Amino acid sequence: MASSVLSDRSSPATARLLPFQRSAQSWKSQFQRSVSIAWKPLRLNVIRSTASPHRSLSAVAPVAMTTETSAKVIDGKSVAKQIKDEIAGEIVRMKDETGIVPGLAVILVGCRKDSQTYVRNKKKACEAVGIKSYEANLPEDSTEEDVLKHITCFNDDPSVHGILVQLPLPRHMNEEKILNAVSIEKDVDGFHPLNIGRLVMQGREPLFVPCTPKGCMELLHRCGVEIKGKRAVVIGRSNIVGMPAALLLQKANATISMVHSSTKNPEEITRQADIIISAAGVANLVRGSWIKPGAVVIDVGINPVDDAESPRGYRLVGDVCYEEACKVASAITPVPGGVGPMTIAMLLSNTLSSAKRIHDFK
Ligand SMILES: Nc1nc(=O)c2c([nH]1)NC[C@@H]1CN(c3ccc(C(=O)N[C@@H](CCC(=O)O)C(=O)O)cc3)C=[N+]21
Repeated sequence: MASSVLSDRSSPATARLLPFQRSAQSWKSQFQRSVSIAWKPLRLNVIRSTASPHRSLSAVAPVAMTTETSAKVIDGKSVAKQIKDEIAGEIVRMKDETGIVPGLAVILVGCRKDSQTYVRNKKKACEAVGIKSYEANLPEDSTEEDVLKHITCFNDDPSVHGILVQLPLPRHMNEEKILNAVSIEKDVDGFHPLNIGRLVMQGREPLFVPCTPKGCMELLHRCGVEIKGKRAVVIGRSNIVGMPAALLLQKANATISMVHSSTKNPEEITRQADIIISAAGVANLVRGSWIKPGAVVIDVGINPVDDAESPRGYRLVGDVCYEEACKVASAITPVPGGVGPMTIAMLLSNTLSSAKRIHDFK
């Protein structure tokens, strides 16, 4: 579990296009299959300091007194672009002053189409901001030792500042053992247990925060959403999205609840939230009736649903029934174009912070 993304794009046929009622059992099996996205934390001062919390959401959407109300769409793609521009500027400054270029190594095992697409997109994103990218493509039937050897090699390579092992790994591999092998100083995914452990504890700071949850928080910050004292509900409890997202919200002084596949009354609990982060990997799980009028909705789900009209034969939808949510929420992230691009921006940010930390560049 705890690997793939928000969704398993390799099986679009299993996804549903229309909202539906599901039993706890079916929800559970969906959860287990689809789990996570990857998120990393940003340690990038430049991002925080140049953030623009002036665009307050409260000023934008007076919220659903009528069904005509339409939520503000949070444009993750454009926020990610802004962040990438900031990162590119920092990389130029670092190179000019030290000659050092940040490097990111990605290890891909097997030939899942979705993983190949993600890796290709990460590589492109690296090139666009000036990060040097390194890639190890290993066959599906590689041994754990093969993967560990590559990790050791990147751990020891001074031109590599970040290492990402693309998830999910083939079933025969022990994910825990492999993720543990990544040097904590280069763990730009933030999946190393030491980084997660520090995220859990008061007064400790992880070196890296997982990219997807970090991207969600960055969107909330940059849209001027106040978190302190608010009620937040996270749907899904994966290692790479749901759990760290809840921890980050709590760190930001929200009161959190987690809804998962065994929750008896998910709708009732979710409806109490001022902020919803959904990372269940279930298309159209969150209906309009689950959302408190005026809530802010961050939809992490990336679920393929069959679509004969699309060139790929499927299209991507989130966990949230978008049309319904738009009538109730004050702001919402679309899918695609919401959290996805932010995940990649956070990965670049983590890689830059890593290079800065390793070389003590301020
Ligand atoms: N070690 C590891 N780290 C990860 O960060 C990681 C991973 N494994 N495994 C897979 C998931 C998934 N993930 C996404 C990143 C960007 C988009 C993204 O940019 N999506 C576009 C849509 C792209 C399209 O249309 O195909 C969007 O939402 O707008 C999606 C998903 C990172 N993951």
